[in-house]
Amino acid sequence: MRSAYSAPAIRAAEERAMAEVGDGVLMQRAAAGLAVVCARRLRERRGRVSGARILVVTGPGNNGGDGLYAAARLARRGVRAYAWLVTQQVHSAAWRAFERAGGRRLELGVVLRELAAERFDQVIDAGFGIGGREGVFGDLARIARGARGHADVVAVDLPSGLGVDTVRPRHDVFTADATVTFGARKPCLLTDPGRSAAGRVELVEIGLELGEPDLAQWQASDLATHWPYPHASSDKYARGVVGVDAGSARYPGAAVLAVGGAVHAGAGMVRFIGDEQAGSAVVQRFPNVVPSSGRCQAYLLGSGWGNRPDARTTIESVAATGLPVVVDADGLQHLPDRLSPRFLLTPHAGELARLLGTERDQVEADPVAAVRTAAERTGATVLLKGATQYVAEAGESVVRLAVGGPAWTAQAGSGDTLAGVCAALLAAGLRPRDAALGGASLQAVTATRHPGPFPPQELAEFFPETISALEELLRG
Ligand SMILES: NC(=O)C1=CN([C@@H]2O[C@H](COP(=O)(O)OP(=O)(O)OC[C@H]3O[C@@H](n4cnc5c(N)ncnc54)[C@H](OP(=O)(O)O)[C@@H]3O)[C@@H](O)[C@H]2O)[C@@H](O)CC1
Ligand SMILES: [K+]
Repeated sequence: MRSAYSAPAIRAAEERAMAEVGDGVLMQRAAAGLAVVCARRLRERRGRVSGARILVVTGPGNNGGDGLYAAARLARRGVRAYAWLVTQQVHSAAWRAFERAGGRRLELGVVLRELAAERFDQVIDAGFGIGGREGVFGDLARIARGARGHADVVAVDLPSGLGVDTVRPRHDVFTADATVTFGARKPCLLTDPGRSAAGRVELVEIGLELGEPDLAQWQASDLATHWPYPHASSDKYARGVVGVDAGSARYPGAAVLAVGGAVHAGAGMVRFIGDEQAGSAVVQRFPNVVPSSGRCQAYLLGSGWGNRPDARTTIESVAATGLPVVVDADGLQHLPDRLSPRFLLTPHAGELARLLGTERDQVEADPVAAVRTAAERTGATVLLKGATQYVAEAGESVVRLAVGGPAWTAQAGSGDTLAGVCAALLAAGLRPRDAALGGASLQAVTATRHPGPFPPQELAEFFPETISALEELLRG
């Protein structure tokens, strides 16, 4: 699990640490860690550190200070270090250390020419960190563009221009090959699109003591730990029986995709209890599916329903069984007011906006708040699907993220498959939160292992292979 903390939490932890160890110590720890990563990357790229040329894009605050102190350390190892100042202001002690180590200041024209000629081995983006405002503009934006693809770009704490806690940059940002972040990961580094701007994220410990994170992201190892692998003695009920009411005469494909998700995720048995026409399509594709109702351990409702007059009563009658249930897509518009925590809702941004009575833009601008609010209001667990997949539970402030996957998995039909996987996991006994994270992470890990694009039904066919690889990972 990887945790991320918001700017106020980090500021507070920094203040506590500074009161203990004194001013300046944290910055030296940060700069030392940054220099180690920069040196390692230089060595990997050019065989040695000495003789490399680096540029520190230096902002007016402590982020600039980190970059200058790190460059001074590198200069003492034979690196030729240059700085360009974003404003006339600079961290004065760090600047003195930089100059003493042989660092030199360059003007904009020289910097742009040398970037274009690929004369810098590395550009350290020490413009702005957690004190930054969103976006890079003017000369800084020209340098950010000039550096992209022309040098190894290492961002200090976070790429300049990203909002620490906001996930959707509305302006240009620095694009880094790697980000060296201090004390704790920041929310923008775990969520898209910031995640893509940050490149490989390396965490340098500087001795901050932090409490509960704001975000916690599953890694493949968490998926491996939580997956309900079948045992030799598992019968169909131990592996879980899923009742699927998905699809309609108009959208039979949704039923096939949802059932496919459950089947390939290893459900013990799938009962199809939905529309008759959709059911024929399902049985044709999956003869192992039982087309009648009976004992189930979890349900999936809503994917591909379209407009269905009995939507509300269907959801209510399933709710009355007291069993866990995934409600997806069209079912989300017909929810009872208050749901039990056994409900798992799987909206995309547009569906979540409708659920909250707001606009899609607003959900996309602050998905963490949106998913948290939806869980609180409904009482259910909510999985917000998209490039980054968020899971919130009622009464729990930490929002969890699934393993990050490649962008191509965001395609029509992948939500139906995902809902099927989640239902299979509920039936196997996982709590809704882990079923949501497990389903979304399985799709992401599978897509990373089998670079597509594939249509969702083909990706699902690789699930069993991913699951056995996870089991092996667990055995070590
Ligand atoms: N605190 C600690 O213990 C430690 C902190 N550490 C490091 O410090 C970083 C935080 O430092 P920081 O607070 O000085 O803020 P920083 O990100 O350097 O920028 C602030 C300055 O930039 C300005 N500014 C912002 N955006 C702008 C824009 N778009 N265009 C122009 N100006 C803009 C802003 O101006 P203002 O918004 O106030 O007008 C302000 O003057 C943190 O990320 C980590 O790297 C580590 O050393 C570990 C110990
Ligand atoms: K930065």
